[in-house]
Amino acid sequence: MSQNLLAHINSPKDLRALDATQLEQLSKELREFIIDIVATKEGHLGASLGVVELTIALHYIFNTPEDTLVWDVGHQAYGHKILTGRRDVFGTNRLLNGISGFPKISESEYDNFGTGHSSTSISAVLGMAMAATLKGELEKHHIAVIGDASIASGMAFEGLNHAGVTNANMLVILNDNAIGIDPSVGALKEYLTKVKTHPKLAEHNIIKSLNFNYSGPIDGHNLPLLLKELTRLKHVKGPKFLHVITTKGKGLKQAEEDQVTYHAPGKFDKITGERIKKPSLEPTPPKYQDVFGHTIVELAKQNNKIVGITPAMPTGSSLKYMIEALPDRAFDVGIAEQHAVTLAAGMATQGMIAFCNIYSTFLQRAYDQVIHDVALQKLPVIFCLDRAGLVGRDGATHHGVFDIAYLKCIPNLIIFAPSNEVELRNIMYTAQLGLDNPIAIRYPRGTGVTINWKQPFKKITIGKAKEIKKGTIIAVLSIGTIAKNVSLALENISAPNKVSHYDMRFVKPLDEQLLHEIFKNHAAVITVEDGCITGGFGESVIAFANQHLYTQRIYPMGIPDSFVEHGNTNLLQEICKIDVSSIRTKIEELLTKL
Ligand SMILES: Cc1ncc(C[n+]2csc(CCOP(=O)(O)OP(=O)(O)O)c2C)c(N)n1
Ligand SMILES: CC(=O)[C@@H](O)[C@H](O)COP(=O)(O)O
Ligand SMILES: [Mg+2]
Repeated sequence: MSQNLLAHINSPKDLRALDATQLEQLSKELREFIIDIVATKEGHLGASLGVVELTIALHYIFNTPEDTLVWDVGHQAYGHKILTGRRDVFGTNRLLNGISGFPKISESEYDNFGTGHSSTSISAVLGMAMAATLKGELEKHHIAVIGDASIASGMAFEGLNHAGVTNANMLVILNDNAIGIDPSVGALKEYLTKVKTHPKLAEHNIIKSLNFNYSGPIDGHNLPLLLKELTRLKHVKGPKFLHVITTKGKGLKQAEEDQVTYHAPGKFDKITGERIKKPSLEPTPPKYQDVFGHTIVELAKQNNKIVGITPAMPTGSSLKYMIEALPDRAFDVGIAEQHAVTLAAGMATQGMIAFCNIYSTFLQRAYDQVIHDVALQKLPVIFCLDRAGLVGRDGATHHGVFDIAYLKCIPNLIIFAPSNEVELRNIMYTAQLGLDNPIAIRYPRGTGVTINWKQPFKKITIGKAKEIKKGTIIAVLSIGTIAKNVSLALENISAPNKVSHYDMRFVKPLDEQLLHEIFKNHAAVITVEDGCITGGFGESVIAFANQHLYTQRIYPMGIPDSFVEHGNTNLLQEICKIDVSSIRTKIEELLTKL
């Protein structure tokens, strides 16, 4: 198909110059364009395909960017980016120095609010609408587009609850495709399903009770209907709510049929839709998430007190294996990190052994629950923090680089970072044997290093680090899987006998006995972590040295005090100077001085 219309749209002004009858054709072109690029460059697919018509209709009817538009999560905003002046750079999406995979204020005037973590759009748009009222900008419209999984989150409810007692000129559009990354869960989802078949139910609903002017449900792929309804709503003052039904992955057969996989399918054939899997002749190490997923099933089959909890990430965390094997003891609670943590705490009070698996970046949202509901009461919840460290192309919103810093100040909490798959298994095994304290186990996105990872369980002594290599002058202390970079750096070092390497394992409690030995026997110490330096593991080592009056220089290597952008993880490690070569250079530099 020729790209006649899309090729001439450099901003929504060009879009608004089209005749409404041309928009159907434009939606075909936009869908094809998204598929073309994502097929080779990868990224989130299904969500953007599902909102093609809605995206066009919104920019056609409203006067963006003066009318503000916020995409919740933002993974569905590819069409928005393409129509708002980023068509020609869309091939750089999520690549280093390219455009972000999420809306970002600094990237475009059309990205009125940065997103990435879900359920923020209603509060943000309410803030914009209230500010407009205060500034006397009474004609401005403010729109939030939020998915059915994201609206079930506490933060979204908080925004709706507040908005309902204001006269804010805002429109919340519920993009209901009945799925998040995995199928949506919960009572609200059941209600939304019923409304589709029994629209009469919508006459009295929770949204109306919250004082919103509710309309819908309407077919979100029907452009004329969307245009008509948005035009009508433009003239309704106060908080409005439009319920739109769409199909995730619309327009690509496989993406419609396998919506979970095609949320972010990796490379695929743009014509057939088939995913392109990398051929692998050699056995490869597993993903850390799968080590977690299979190990919890193994342990839970032996220990009936074990339960598993995930806030909306059963596939991403691989808790899905437990949900399949032991459905009564594994729970997807929806996008509800705060609830997930306190639910785990409640279970722990009753003697259950709760594994609460949350991506490191999303646990930020449940910080108070970790402190107030878990640590303060010393409840032995087992937090498994997946996607710790740099996550790559999702970028600044998703890097799990703050967890060590934000967790290590919490009393009672044990913090462990496995250096490989076997360590992850063994700490999970150790934790379920029964701990007196809560524990956070952090591990990264992607694959590990051990092909034969399914080894018999061994108990880990809490607070005990491991010597990997003994040397005489410099000690390198690593925490977590970044140990691999240190080991590789040490492979070609000029004076291997002079450098020790320790896998410290525990950020808290630190192995103080070993630290004393290290400081007594080395002239300098390097710490390496894939978390932020500020407040990180290295600072704990510096504090230890100060406290015990050791005077050696300590060189912390980690994520500098700035937000790290998106890009391939190896490149980001280079930028943050925690890659193999930077570590080797640092060691060599010190060797020449000492
Ligand atoms: C706070 C938070 N938790 C989890 C996620 C991971 N996540 C990203 S998209 C998504 C599902 C969103 O579903 P929905 O709102 O229905 O939008 P759709 O993908 O269907 O368009 C989840 C769980 C997130 N981005 N933010
Ligand atoms: C948009 C979002 O938050 C998720 O889709 C996230 O990108 C998933 O990350 P993983 O690919 O690491 O599971
Ligand atoms: Mg959805």
